[in-house]
Amino acid sequence: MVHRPGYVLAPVLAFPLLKELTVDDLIDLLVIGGGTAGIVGAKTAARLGARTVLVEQHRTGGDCLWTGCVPSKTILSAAARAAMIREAAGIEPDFDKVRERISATITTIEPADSPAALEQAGVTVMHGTARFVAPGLAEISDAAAAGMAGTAGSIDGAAQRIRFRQALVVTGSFPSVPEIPGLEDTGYVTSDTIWDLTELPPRLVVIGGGPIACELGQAFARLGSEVTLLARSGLLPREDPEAVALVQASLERDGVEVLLHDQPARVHAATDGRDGTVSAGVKVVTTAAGRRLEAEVVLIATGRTPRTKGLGLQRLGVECDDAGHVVVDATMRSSNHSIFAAGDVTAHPKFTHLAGVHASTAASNALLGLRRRVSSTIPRITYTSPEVAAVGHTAATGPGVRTSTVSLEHTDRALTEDAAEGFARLVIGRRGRILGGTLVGPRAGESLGELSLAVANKLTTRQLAGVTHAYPTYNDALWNAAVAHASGGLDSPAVKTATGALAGLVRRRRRGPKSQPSDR
Ligand SMILES: Cc1cc2nc3c(=O)[nH]c(=O)nc-3n(C[C@H](O)[C@H](O)[C@H](O)COP(=O)(O)OP(=O)(O)OC[C@H]3O[C@@H](n4cnc5c(N)ncnc54)[C@H](O)[C@@H]3O)c2cc1C
Ligand SMILES: NC(=O)c1ccc[n+]([C@@H]2O[C@H](COP(=O)([O-])OP(=O)(O)OC[C@H]3O[C@@H](n4cnc5c(N)ncnc54)[C@H](O)[C@@H]3O)[C@@H](O)[C@H]2O)c1
Repeated sequence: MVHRPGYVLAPVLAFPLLKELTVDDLIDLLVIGGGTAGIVGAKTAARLGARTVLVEQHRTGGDCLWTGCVPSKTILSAAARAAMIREAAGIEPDFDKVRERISATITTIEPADSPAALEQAGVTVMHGTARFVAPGLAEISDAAAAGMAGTAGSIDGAAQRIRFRQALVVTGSFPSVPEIPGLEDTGYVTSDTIWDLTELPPRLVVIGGGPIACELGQAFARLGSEVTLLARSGLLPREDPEAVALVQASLERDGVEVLLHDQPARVHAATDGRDGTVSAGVKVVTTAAGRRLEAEVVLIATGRTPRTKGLGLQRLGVECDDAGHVVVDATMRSSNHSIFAAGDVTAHPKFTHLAGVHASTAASNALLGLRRRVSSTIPRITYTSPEVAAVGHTAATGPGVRTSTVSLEHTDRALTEDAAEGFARLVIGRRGRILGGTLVGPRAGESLGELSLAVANKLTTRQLAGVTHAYPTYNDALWNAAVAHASGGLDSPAVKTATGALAGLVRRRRRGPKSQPSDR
């Protein structure tokens, strides 16, 4: 992906470059997994001059490229366009065209994440499944390699061993599927398999209320499916409640039935009622509260499970938490000091940008012996319409913490585009320090970079207010929230007394001392 090399540090030739790698070589960094974290971690290591081998069992690019960010953002864009066309011309979208657009986007981005691109960056790529067998030793089953001199893939099904100084575990996560009676027999899709649907489901039940459920629920509703979203929590539990209310209202306007604080109790195949024969492909979800939901497709979007089983981590003393995540410290090092981890396999929030940044930090810490800590400023965006973008604190908790909110109803760009639903809310600490905030509206995510910069650099509302912003932009909402706070400070009694006294002093200076005769 084009943005990923940005995470890679400037080249420092800390290790001798190896022209050709053989199995007898001791490599500097073994990277297990070729998703975002693996790609960025391996490229960082190769740029440092380290002998780096990346092992991928399926396809490089990982979730983000094949089943995550890229297809989901593409389908959201196609669905938004489809909804506009339906409204303007009454034309229904062609699902085949939508599928073609998704694969075209993946095909365009894929070369940047390919084994060839990694090889070009100096990484040796192996195809196979890796596991640790002893300290400093990993086994790659069904191995096949590009760039491994006359070794791997030569013996069918044989495992290959590889000696390493340090390793980076970046094996990602997979969809968690709750145990619901009847679900396995009746069938369901997850964010891994929904992309294989060849027809738009007339009815879709989405189980879950997180970003996957909201994004895909809205996309399929806009494409024409009748969608019911069922979550045992509220929607987007981590987000500002006012932002969530806007997302829920928008989903409902798109025709999504939102059922919250309820969950599936069982699933079975529908019968046609008279002779008990099974209706082709129709599933019935009965909820704990007793609702009966029928759909051709059930999407499970109830969180993720880290992929650590069978990796041999225990053998190396690598601690995992109860959910299976590799436990890492702030430098991304595990309880075994030669093993680092990053991305979805850790308990950090599951975002591509975080996977990339953390893997880069892990690789440079491992290879250069640094103790660089990862930042706690973590931006996130849910790409529904309206978008919800947030970073740092999103609520005023604690003494002296306040919020400043500007509605898009007072933001001219939003008014010119007839899209005034949303707001910018800053959370502000003592002396006007920006602690975080939430931006909601069209392209809210595009303004999040500025807010993240402010939070990460401990900027104040006065500093943000002091920067001229071009007019009209959606960004004006964020800017005006800072201006409102910074100038609101001027209204406080203490500041009024001080500025009054200062103004008096300036007037007196201009007039000169009282004893002097006036010029007039
Ligand atoms: C539908 C959806 C939408 C998303 N949208 C966004 C978004 O808009 N923005 C965002 O920031 N994030 C988004 N995410 C999250 C993002 O996709 C993940 O956080 C990111 O892909 C994690 O990258 P990773 O490298 O840790 O793991 P992965 O991408 O899962 O890569 C892990 C790789 O390791 C390989 N592997 C596993 N075990 C082994 C082994 N033993 N040997 C060899 N190889 C192995 C796997 O085959 C896989 O390729 C989305 C996720 C989903 C599911
Ligand atoms: N825009 C983005 O950055 C983006 C988009 C999609 C996914 N992601 C990442 O992928 C990860 C997974 O997303 P997700 O939406 O699957 O998970 P999530 O963990 O964010 O949300 C899971 C949801 O499922 C609900 N749930 C769990 N079990 C349930 C059950 N049995 N019945 C009904 N509801 C149930 C929970 O209440 C919650 O609402 C997220 O952590 C996120 O970081 C990011």
